[in-house]
Amino acid sequence: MGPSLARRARLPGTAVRSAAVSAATSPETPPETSLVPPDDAVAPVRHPEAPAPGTPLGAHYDHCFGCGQALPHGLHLQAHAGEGVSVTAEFTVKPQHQGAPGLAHGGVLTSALDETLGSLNWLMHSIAVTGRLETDFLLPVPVDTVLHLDARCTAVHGRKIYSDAVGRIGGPKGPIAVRAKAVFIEVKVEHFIDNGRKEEIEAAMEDPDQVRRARAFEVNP
Ligand SMILES: CCCCCCCCCCCCCCCC(=O)SCCNC(=O)CCNC(=O)[C@H](O)C(C)(C)COP(=O)(O)OP(=O)(O)OC[C@H]1O[C@@H](n2cnc3c(N)ncnc32)[C@H](O)[C@@H]1OP(=O)(O)O
Repeated sequence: MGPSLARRARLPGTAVRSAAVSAATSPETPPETSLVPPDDAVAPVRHPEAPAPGTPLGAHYDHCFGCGQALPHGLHLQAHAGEGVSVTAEFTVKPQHQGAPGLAHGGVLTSALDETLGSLNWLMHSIAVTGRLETDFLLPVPVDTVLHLDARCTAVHGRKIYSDAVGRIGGPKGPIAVRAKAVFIEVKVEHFIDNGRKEEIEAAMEDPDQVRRARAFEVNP
């Protein structure tokens, strides 16, 4: 048997090379927003009608890849309200989530973090989309593993919502396998109506519960 890929001698000319990277930005590439809240950011406020700690949050949209139940290949992530502006969630890695043999794909793990972080916004009755999300992958996550996610909102600045999350394996107190920091940007319902594909938007607008919930969240006390 030949040496493993990791131990195989590097072929001539295959060393990783790096090129100078320009930090310049243009109107098409606005500067990155820092994941650290500015000094005048304020503490997040839990909405008075947010579900009690321990309550399952349910899916915000049945066809959501993260939390929807209608997609057989989705993550089927189940989030629960926590104390303050925090949530916990669980996601079981399935064979359809593999990257390397028997291991979760990193993008799928990032999706689980994104979904968990996104569900924090519901506790503030805020509709928001991910603006920036940065993930650290600390341990490989095998298929069949339950990822125990824990997320909290740390600060709010204007429409920007800052939050972070960790995902543990081997139990809710197990080692951290993944962690992320994110900035979500608050939007109006029109963000979805104006940008979503027509057939899905029309179907969503025919669902009175979906529209009522989204519109109610636009009027914060
Ligand atoms: C009937 C229908 C029912 C609908 C029912 C709804 C269901 C509820 C679904 C929820 C769904 C969640 C699902 C999971 C979470 C996703 O995965 S969301 C999907 C992934 N994310 C996206 O698609 C977002 C794509 N980006 C955009 O649409 C736009 O760039 C944004 C984010 C809306 C911002 O655009 P904008 O409103 O023009 O923002 P702008 O005024 O330029 O900036 C506002 C502030 O945000 C900052 N900012 C802007 N963009 C960014 C960025 N990318 N990164 C960091 N900071 C940024 C700016 O610097 C600015 O900061 P300040 O100057 O105020 O300090």
